[in-house]
Amino acid sequence: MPEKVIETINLVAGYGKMVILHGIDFYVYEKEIVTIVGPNGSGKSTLLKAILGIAKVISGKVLYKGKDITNERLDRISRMGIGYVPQTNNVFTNLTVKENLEMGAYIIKDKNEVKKRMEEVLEIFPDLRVRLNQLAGSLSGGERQMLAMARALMAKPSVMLLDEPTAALSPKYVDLVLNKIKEIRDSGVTIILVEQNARKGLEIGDRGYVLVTGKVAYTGPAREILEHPEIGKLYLGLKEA
Ligand SMILES: Nc1ncnc2c1ncn2[C@@H]1O[C@H](COP(=O)(O)OP(=O)(O)OP(=O)(O)O)[C@@H](O)[C@H]1O
Repeated sequence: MPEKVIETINLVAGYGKMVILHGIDFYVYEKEIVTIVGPNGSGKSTLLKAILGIAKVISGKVLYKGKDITNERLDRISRMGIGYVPQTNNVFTNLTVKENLEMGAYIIKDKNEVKKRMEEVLEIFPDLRVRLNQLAGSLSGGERQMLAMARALMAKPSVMLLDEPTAALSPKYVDLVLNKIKEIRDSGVTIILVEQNARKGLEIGDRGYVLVTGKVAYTGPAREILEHPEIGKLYLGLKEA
């Protein structure tokens, strides 16, 4: 059996006293892309945040490679190899592209190692190379999203959690970003993807979870969710293909 990189067991989580997730069982196998979809406010981002120790886990467990990381601090979680690309404020706009990438590698102490890593990451994101000295704030929305993913990759994560990476992007960039996510997975990184564009998100996913009001309404192979006669219509705004 492949290894479960992240697993949540009967996860109840929220903010303060407000419960948002009501008993989520979730897992991702090594090198899978798992896509989390569902209506607005269903708790998709909160699931990522609960895994990362940003939202509060009230009961249940979060495991990373079998180790209990429930309510662990975010900085410890990133050092363990869990990367996160938040939906907004995911780059430092007043720093250059290069500086952003260097910041992403803050856990790597050896400067030569950082340089080597930057070369590897720029191979996946060649378009960033010509912009290394440009301020991140001057990038287009799509370029900024690429930088946010590249920055997260700098720390050599074994799993990456991406929160709606295609939100507010033009159609051209939506496909580009999703293709990059596939490429990142093919380079050996496990992916948990929260995506508001259910069809496109599921098309690149191996398995999917449909969250509805903080519960798993459906889970299975991504293709099965796409082709399901009811689920797509009920919860995802999908019409028949
Ligand atoms: N920091 C917070 N404090 C209190 N409530 C929050 C916080 N963040 C989110 N919520 C609430 O938690 C619920 C779930 O939000 P969440 O962002 O997880 O949903 P989502 O499925 O990712 O939705 P969307 O697709 O709209 O981003 C919402 O009702 C939201 O208002």
